[in-house]
Amino acid sequence: MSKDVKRGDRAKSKSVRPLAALLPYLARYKKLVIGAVVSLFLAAFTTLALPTAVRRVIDHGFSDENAALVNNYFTVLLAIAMLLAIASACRYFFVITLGERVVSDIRRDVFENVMTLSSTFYDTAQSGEIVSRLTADTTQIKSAVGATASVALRNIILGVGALIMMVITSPSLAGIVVGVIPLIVLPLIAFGRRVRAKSRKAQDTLANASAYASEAIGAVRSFQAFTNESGATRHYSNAVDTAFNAARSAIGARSILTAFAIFMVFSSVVAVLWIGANRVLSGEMTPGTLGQFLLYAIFAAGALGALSEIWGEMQLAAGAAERLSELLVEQSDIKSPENPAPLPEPALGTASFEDVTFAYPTRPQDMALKGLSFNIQAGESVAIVGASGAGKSTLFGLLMRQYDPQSGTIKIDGLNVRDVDLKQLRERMAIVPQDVTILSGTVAENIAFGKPDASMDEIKAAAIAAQAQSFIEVLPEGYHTQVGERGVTLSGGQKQRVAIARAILRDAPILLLDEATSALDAENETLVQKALEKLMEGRTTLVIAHRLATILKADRILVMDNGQIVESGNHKTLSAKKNGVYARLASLQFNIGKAA
Ligand SMILES: Nc1ncnc2c1ncn2[C@@H]1O[C@H](COP(=O)(O)OP(=O)(O)OP(=O)(O)O)[C@@H](O)[C@H]1O
Repeated sequence: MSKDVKRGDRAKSKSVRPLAALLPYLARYKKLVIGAVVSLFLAAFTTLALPTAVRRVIDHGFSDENAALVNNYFTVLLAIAMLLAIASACRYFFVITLGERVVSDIRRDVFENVMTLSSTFYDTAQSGEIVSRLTADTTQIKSAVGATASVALRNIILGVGALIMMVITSPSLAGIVVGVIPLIVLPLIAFGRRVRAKSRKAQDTLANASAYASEAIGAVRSFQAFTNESGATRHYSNAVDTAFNAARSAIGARSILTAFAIFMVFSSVVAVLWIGANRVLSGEMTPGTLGQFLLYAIFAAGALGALSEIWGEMQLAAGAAERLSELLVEQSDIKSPENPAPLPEPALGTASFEDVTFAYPTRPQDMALKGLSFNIQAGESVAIVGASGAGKSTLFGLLMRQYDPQSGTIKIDGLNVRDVDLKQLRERMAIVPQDVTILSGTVAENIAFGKPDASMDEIKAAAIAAQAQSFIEVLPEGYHTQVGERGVTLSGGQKQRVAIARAILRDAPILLLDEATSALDAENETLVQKALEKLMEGRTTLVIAHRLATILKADRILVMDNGQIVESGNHKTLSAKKNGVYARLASLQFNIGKAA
């Protein structure tokens, strides 16, 4: 995995080579590219034709004997202007459309890929950084592919064309100009590098500020609850100030660069004019030729100036392309095998761990599971209990293959989870997690999360079974009520019931319940418990339980401590064990003394 993505660094690019990553995207839209290039050339050539026409007007147009020709010259000038206008409009259309097209494709591809990345990636990646790449970096590319590349190409054509025309018009004057070019270009390149370094710093600091903003806005209620709004504002304004200072420094450097470029270019033009004027006075050159040469010199100088600016933009875009490429090539460490083994149909609903040892990639020294072994029979309901941090949720994560263990084997329906198709494997399970994920959208959409093609009737049936119908019905628009970002308009218990309905609708052979009823009041809990019991019928259920009622109903209890299964049995046998982990846990946590 790329360290840059993980650490959230913004890779520093010095060359424009990463822009090559855009070529496959451009290749998809050959017609647009051809349209853009043709109109670019047309616009450049018509621009180059203008000075020739101007010379003819100056040298011949103002004399009486050629009065008839004057009209012709001006007509030609007008025609050239019209051609230039049409070519420029086409260039704009093709080039900008191409930029938009390419960027939407890149956005989609990057998003598609990051959605497949594993928990290992997300343990360290900053979501704000990824979103910033999807927005800011793609925008940078859009301007590169759209405006910048076309301006660059136009100026290269124009610059080279103007230089050639200068040589044709007056080889000796052109010689002087060509000799002066390195004097202008070399300092510009050197200084341009510094400007770019500063611009890059400005962009990086802005990305940091944005990442913080997205995190803080997402957690605004917590900030308010802890009356820490001013702390957040201070943090953000510091980040913005840093970004501003970096930007100001870049702007300052760029202003000096611009002044230098303009002065050098114009003083060279003045020098050419000076020498040229002397030649006209001595009769070596016609005024029209000088005028034509001068126009070409201005074109060439303008093209050179534009290119020096554009180079910086291209490098920024190259940095953006590099960062996006990292996300595009990033591979999940959890993948389906090339030839997945077929899972038995119909599903059996068995699960087993064989001597599984696992440490989270971010904490390789810290074993979350140590030589874990157990067998779950089809249709069995197993409660997993243990102190906080014992490794219960980790066990669920491994079953769903969010991570792979360092050693040992995990099997579902008798097959190693590494040997089967990841999607099929996960389809065998439905989870009600500790942190319910509700997305902005309607209640119905949230229930159908694990089965997007579910009909309204199915959604309602699932909601009824999860005891969610009663609260959904009284929402302003029932099932079509928007729940807000992360379900902010729902209570904890309501979110939990939506999550249960979601699991019911998924109708998977193995149910994973992670304290599924912890946020419910006693009355609703009893109701939901009933719903869950019904759901559990004929299914294999693993339930991380913190409540006695759940534990009592389980066929078996696995007691976890410090990443290991230390006891296994039923409530009666386990609570009778003197100094047993369960007995101690139960007496503390469930008030077993009174309940049993
Ligand atoms: N993504 C992660 N990266 C690194 N360590 C983790 C990660 N998730 C959990 N851990 C660590 O792994 C250990 C087991 O955590 P786990 O979430 O499985 O505990 P648990 O038994 O489910 O606890 P609880 O009852 O509090 O939910 C803990 O020490 C925890 O800090």
